[in-house]
This record gives sequence, structure tokens and C-alpha cells, in this order.
Amino acid sequence: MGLLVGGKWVDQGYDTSKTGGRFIGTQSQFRSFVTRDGSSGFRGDSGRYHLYISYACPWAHRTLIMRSLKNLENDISISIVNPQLLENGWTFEEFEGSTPDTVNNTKFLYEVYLKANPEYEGRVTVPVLWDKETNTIVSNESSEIILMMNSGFNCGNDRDFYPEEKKAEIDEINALVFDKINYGVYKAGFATTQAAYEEAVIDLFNALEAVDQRLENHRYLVGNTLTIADVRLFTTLIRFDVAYVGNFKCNLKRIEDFRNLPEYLRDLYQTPGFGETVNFNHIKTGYYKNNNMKNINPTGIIPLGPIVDYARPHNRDRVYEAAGH
Ligand SMILES: N[C@@H](CCC(=O)N[C@@H](CS)C(=O)NCC(=O)O)C(=O)O
Repeated sequence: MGLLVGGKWVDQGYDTSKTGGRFIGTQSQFRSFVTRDGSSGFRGDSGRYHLYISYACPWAHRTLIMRSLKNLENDISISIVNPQLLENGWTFEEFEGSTPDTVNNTKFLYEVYLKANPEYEGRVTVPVLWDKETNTIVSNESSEIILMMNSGFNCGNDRDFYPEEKKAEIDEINALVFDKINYGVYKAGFATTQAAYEEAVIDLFNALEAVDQRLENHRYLVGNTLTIADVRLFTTLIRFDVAYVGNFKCNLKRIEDFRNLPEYLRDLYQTPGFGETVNFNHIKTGYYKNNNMKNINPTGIIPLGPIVDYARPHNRDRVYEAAGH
């Protein structure tokens, strides 16, 4: 893995030497928006955009789920990178379930970044939303790509996963889930001091207990309708028992050990748009074999377990009915 410096690829990992062993993520640099009327320069037309994702990555996974929930599969084409992040970063080299770059015909994702900006400096991350009309990257920030998919396209369905009247509550839960859970697992996993690790794991499990409690009385995170808050929590929960418990030492409990989270997770997994977008082979390969995991799992051995059947029945309708529906 590495990053672009002055238009050149440099093979280099994360540096935690100046932050007390704490892992600090980087800011996404492409931050434009697709809009229905095109006033932003990017009109939400069918066929105009291409999405680059990795099945291994929880941030990219959000965008894949939203693409399905909004029925945008025929409107936004996709490429799926090889799950192994090695010396060249994300690549389109052959791997079961991966695809070539059918739009820019590159071999390495960093070439796509360079096409958008030959001077780009920084990490080369997924997801990437590419505009085929102006040949540039619209956005490489998943939290914003899912909002565009929700309401910026002139195609797909009219379902609203970020309704006006619920925005404040969604934003509030997103803030907790992002910092302590989505990002929290990385803070624990990539910590290089005992103190940084413990701080992250304690915060993570406190936040998981809080969301577990919240799910006691309603089916989803914000009442009884599915929102982007659930999409954003799901991609971490589905990786938790198979990757974060083992490789990232997030092991005070498994998701399976909580009261409401296991059934909530199965409920989402079995909802159209979620389960079909999960590829456990890519997830496990990504977390146990990649170069950024070399310090954590030097042998690159991928554990065979745990085996969790996310298709087994759940009883979340009970919560929904108890709420008077
Ligand atoms: N803020 C970004 C983060 C994306 C991100 O960190 N993606 C990871 C994969 S999970 C990546 O591509 N990392 C490559 C690297 O850091 O070199 C988003 O949410 O879109």
C-alpha cells in the first residue's frame, strides 16, 4: 500500500509515531456533489457515473448498499478492486468476484486519481465516484456519495433514507457511530501503544452497548424506518465477528453476544440490498492479508472461522409490532 506524492506512487504505510500510537484517518479530497438539476456541474443522469469500490472496505460498502436500495444498479456502473491492498495499493488484478476497470482501463486505482488530477497528493482510497462526461472524480467521500445517491439522481426510486424530519436525529446517531464504532475499530486495530488501543476499545464497546439499548424499543436506529444511519452501522457490524474481533482485538464481546444487535444485524442482512452486497472472502482477505495489516498479522494467515449464519431467522418484527405497527 502507499500514496501519491508529486504524481508518483510511493509504497508507504500509516505513521503513528507522532500521535502517541493513535491511528488518524485522512481527509477525502474530492468533494463535489451530484445534483438533480445539475447546478453543481454534475447532473444526476442515468449512465453518467461509475463507482469504484472494494467489497472489503466498510466505507465503500455503504455506497454499494445505497446503490441497491435506490435501485440505481442500471444507472451507475461499478468496478470492484482486488481485495488485496499490496505494494501498488488497490488494483484491478484478477481475483474471484473482482472486475476490471471497464471505464478507464487502468490496472491500479492510483491511475484513476492521476487522471482526475495529475498533481494529486495523498492516499488512494475507495470508494470513488467517477464522472464519465467530464472525466474526473466527483467524490471519494462515502458519507457524501450516499447522500447524493439518496436524493441527487434523476433515476432510481423515490425512497428517502434521510428524511427531513429525522435529519437531526440521524446526524446525532451518525456522529456517535462514526467516531466510536466505524472509525473506532480502526483506532483499536491500528493503535501501536497499549494506551491508544485501550482507549479506543473501551469507547467502542460503550458505544455498541448504547446502540444495542437503543434497538430495544424500535426496529431501526431511528424509529421504525430504515435510514442511512442503519446503512452506516451495518457495514461495521457485518465485519465485526469475522474480522475485528480477531485481527483488530475488538474482543470484549462478539456482536453475537449482545442482546439486540445480532437480530438487528440479521434483519438488515436479510433486507434486499444488504446481504447480496456482502462478500466474506473479500472481507477476510482484506483484513488479514493486506500490507497495512502486516504489523498485526505478519503471516497473512486467514482464519477459517468464525462461522456465523446471518440467514437464520430473526424476530425483529416483534419490536416493530410492540411499537404499535
Ligand atoms: N473517508 C473515506 C475513507 C475511505 C477509506 O479509508 N478507504 C480505505 C479502505 S477501507 C482505503 O481505501 N484505504 C487505502 C489507503 O489508505 O491507502 C470514506 O469514507 O470514503
